[in-house]
Amino acid sequence: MVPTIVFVTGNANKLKEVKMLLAPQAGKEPTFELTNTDIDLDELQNSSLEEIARHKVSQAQSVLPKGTAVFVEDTALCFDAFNGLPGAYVKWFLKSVGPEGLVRMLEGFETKKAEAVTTVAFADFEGQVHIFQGKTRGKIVQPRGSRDFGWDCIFEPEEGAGKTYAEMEKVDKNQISQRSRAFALLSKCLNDA
Ligand SMILES: O=c1nc[nH]c2c1ncn2[C@H]1C[C@H](O)[C@@H](COP(=O)(O)OP(=O)(O)OP(=O)(O)O)O1
Ligand SMILES: [Mg+2]
Repeated sequence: MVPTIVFVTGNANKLKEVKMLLAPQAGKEPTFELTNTDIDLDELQNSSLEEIARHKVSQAQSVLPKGTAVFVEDTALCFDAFNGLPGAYVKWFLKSVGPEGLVRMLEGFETKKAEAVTTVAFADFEGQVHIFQGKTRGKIVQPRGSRDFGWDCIFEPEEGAGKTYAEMEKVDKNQISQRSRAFALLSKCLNDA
């Protein structure tokens, strides 16, 4: 029997991507089983991305049985023109003004450059916490592509051949996304263990 690792998230799109990113390579046996639970975790304000992820995972640890291996992630969208904001608060901006509102917020600013950042906090079977971060640079553009995942329709990555994340196939997003880079580091940690 392989051990179970829990991903605590309420976001179905994240879960779908992470399942792809952590799937065993062709021909390889899985070394762990991934399960998901949606526990509502507080997200600190006025803290670094690492502190937010650490706090999320420590809450998950306090709710789950002792010795459970668990990870969370927090994803930020950072505008160069705003010195990193909205960052981890992008979720609330999306809720209040939608992707169009985020685009309009940058109207008076020359640079539309932005960075997407995923920070993973993984608590291992001994309860020790490991932090992994992945970043992808791009720019904020008028919405293009499907609307099903957050700010995907307004983020055009530098390495995306001019497409927004929302216009790309998942496998192509997964080649260059901030999430794929963060989870590649988690995979490495799990495989080295
Ligand atoms: O690759 C992405 N492409 C587009 N949008 C994205 C992506 N990744 C996260 N997002 C959105 C979801 C949420 O509006 C905010 C992050 O907030 P964040 O707290 O990390 O996500 P969440 O609350 O939906 O899920 P969770 O339960 O894991 O905290 O940016
Ligand atoms: Mg959240």
